[in-house]
Amino acid sequence: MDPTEQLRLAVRNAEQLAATLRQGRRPREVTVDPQVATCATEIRQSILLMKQPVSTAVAGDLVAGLSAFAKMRILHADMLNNLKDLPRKTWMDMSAPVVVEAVTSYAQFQLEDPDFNQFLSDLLVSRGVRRMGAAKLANLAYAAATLNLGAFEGVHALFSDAFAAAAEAELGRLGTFDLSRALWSLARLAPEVYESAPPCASRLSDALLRQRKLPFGYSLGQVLWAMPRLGLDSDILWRRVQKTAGKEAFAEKLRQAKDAPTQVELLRGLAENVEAAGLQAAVLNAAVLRAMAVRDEGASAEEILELMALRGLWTPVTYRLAARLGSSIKGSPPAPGLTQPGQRAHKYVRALYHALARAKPGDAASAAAALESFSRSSKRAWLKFGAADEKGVVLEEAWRSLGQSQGSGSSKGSGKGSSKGKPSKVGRPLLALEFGTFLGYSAAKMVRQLGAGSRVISFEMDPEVACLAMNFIEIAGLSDVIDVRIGQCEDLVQDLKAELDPESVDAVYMDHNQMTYHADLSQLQESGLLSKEVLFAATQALKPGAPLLLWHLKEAQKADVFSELDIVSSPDCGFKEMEDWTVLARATRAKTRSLKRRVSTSRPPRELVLLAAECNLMRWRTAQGMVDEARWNEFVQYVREGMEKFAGITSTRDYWPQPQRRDAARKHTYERLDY
Ligand SMILES: C[S@@+](CC[C@H](N)C(=O)[O-])C[C@H]1O[C@@H](n2cnc3c(N)ncnc32)[C@H](O)[C@@H]1O
Repeated sequence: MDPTEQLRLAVRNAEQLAATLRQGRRPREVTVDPQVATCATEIRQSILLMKQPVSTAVAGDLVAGLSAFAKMRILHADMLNNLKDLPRKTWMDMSAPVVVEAVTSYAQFQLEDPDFNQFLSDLLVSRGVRRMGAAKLANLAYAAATLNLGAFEGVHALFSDAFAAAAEAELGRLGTFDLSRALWSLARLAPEVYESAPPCASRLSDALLRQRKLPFGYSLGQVLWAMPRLGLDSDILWRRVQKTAGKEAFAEKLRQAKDAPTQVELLRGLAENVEAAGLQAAVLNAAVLRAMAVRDEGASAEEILELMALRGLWTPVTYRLAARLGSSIKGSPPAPGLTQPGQRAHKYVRALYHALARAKPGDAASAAAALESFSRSSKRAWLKFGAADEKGVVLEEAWRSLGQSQGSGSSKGSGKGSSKGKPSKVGRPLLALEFGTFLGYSAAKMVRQLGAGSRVISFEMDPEVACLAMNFIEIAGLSDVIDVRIGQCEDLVQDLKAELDPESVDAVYMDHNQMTYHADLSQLQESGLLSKEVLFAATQALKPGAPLLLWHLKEAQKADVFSELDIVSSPDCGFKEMEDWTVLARATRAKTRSLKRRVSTSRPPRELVLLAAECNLMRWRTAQGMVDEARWNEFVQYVREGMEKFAGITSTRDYWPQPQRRDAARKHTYERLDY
C-alpha cells in the first residue's frame, strides 16, 4: 500500500482508539494494548517509507495522528520528530485549524525543546493569529503559554493584540472555560506583571464577569492567579465565588494574602467549604495557628476555638493550641477531642487522625512512627512518602551530616537585614526549603536532623493537605520550626526573594513534581537564595523519574557548580523490588564560584528529553488508574537504562539491605515497541 494511504488509515484508526479510551473502553495499560501497538507500528512504518519532505496534506494526517496519541497520552517519537522536521514552508501552508491542533497536541507532551519552541514562536508571529475565531485563538494561546513561548520575541504582543482586536460578538461566543484560559495564558505569556490592565485583559475579564456561570475548580485558581498579574482587580469575582470556591482558588488567595489576618479569614472560609468534620477541624486548627503567629490576633484565635467548641470539633491539636494560648474556653468534645475523622473522610485525613490518636503530643518521633504505621497498614492506606524506609535513612544521614558540619545552634536570623557583616556560616542554625509538604512527615525528619534552631520552609499547593500538615507538625511539637507555605512552589520561590537574605538557604529537598525539578532548581539558583555550601536533595529520581534534573546536576558538577553528586540506588518506599534513586548534590564554597552561573549552554540529548516526557506520561496514566505495580517495576528499569545510554548517568552507590532484591529489580524489562 502507498505509505501515505497507510498513514491516513492508521491515523483514522488511532482517532477511533483515542475515542474509545475516552469512553473508558481500552485496557488498563494502553501502551501495550495490541490494537494501539499495531496502529503505532503502522504509522511508524509509513513514516519510514514516505518520501520526505511530506506534502501539506500528509502533514495534516501527521497532526491528526499526534492529536490522537496525545489524547491517549502516548509518545509517538516518530510522529513528533517528523512534524518537528517539517520544512517551514509546509507549516506556513497548513490551514489555521491544523496549526492550532498541531501546537495544542504538541504542548500536551511538555517536551523541553527550546529550539523547536523558538521555531513555533517565529512561525506563529509570521503567520499571525487574527481571523481564526476566538475559541481557536484561546486554545492556541493556552498551548503557547503552556510551552512558555512568552519568552520569545513577539509572542505576547501577538496574542494580546489579537484578543484586543477580536470583535465583541466573537468574545461573547467564548464560554467561561475559554475566557478563564485566555486570561491565564495572557498573564503567563506576559514578560512582567502589569500595573494597570491592558485592553485585551479588561475585555476578557468583563466578558468573564458577564457569564452566568463563573469559573470554578482549577479554572478559578488560574483566573485568580492571572488577574493581579494583568493589573486586574479580582475582588468582585472573589466575592461572587468564594462560598463555593474549591481548593485551587483558596490556594492562590492564601498565597497572595499579604498578612496573617487575611490568611486566617481565608482559612475560615475554606473550612466552610469542606464537608468532613475531621477536615474542617484540621483547617480551623490551621487558622488558629496562623492567628497565633501574630501578636494581636489572640482574640481571633479565641473566636475560632469558640466556634470549634460549638461545633464539637476540638481535636488533640486544638487542646494543645488552647493550652498554648492559655485559653479558658471549654473544649468539645472533651479531651483528647476528636480522634476519628468522620464518615467518608479522605485517606490523608484518616492518616492524620491515625497519628493524632497515637502520637505522644510534642514527640516528633512518635508522630512520624504513627504516620508510617498508617501507611503500612494496607496497600490502600499507602502514602506517598519519598523519605521513608531506606530512602529515609539516606536522606537523614545527609541532613544530619550537614547539620553537624555547618549548624550548631548559635543564633543568627535568616530574615532580610539580619546578615549585616555576615559571619562565617559555620555555627549557625540552618534554613531549608522543602518542595512538597504533603502531611509534613519529611519536613519533620529534616528539621530534626539539621540541628538545634534550624528551620524548614515547606511549600504545598493543596491547601487542605497543607492544613493537615500543620496539624501533624503541631502534634509533633514542631510548629515553631516548620513553616508551611501554601501555593505553587514557582510563585512561592518568587515571593521568598523579597523575604530572605541572599545565600541564606542551606538545604533544599524536592519531592513534588519530578517533571519540574530541574526548572525549579534553576529558578532557585538564579534567585541567589542558595548558600554556596547548599545541599540539594531529591527523591523519586528514577520513579517516576527526573532525567532532566539528573542531566542538569551532572552538567552542574562538570562546571564545578556542585562539587559532589551522589546518586543512591535503593528500594522505593514500601516496594521491595522497585528501584528508586535519591539524589544528593553538594556545593562547596571553595569550588563553587557562583550558583547563579549558567550551568551549560549545551542541550540535553533528544532521547533524554523524550524519556522525560515518557516519565510524565506514565505519571499521568497512573493517576488514571491505568498502570499497575508490575508495569512500574519494568518502567523504572527502562528509565535507568535510558539514563545510562543517553547521558552516561548511573547510580553512584547502593543502599539495598538485601542486594539480591536489587538484582531481582534489575531483571525487570519494559516491553515497549519502537515508535
Ligand atoms: C510526594 S508528596 C510529598 C511527600 C512529603 N515530602 C513527605 O515525604 O512527607 C508531593 C506533594 O507535593 C505537592 N506538590 C506537587 N506539585 C507542587 C507544586 N508545584 N508546588 C507546591 N506543591 C506541590 C503535592 O500536592 C503533594 O502534597
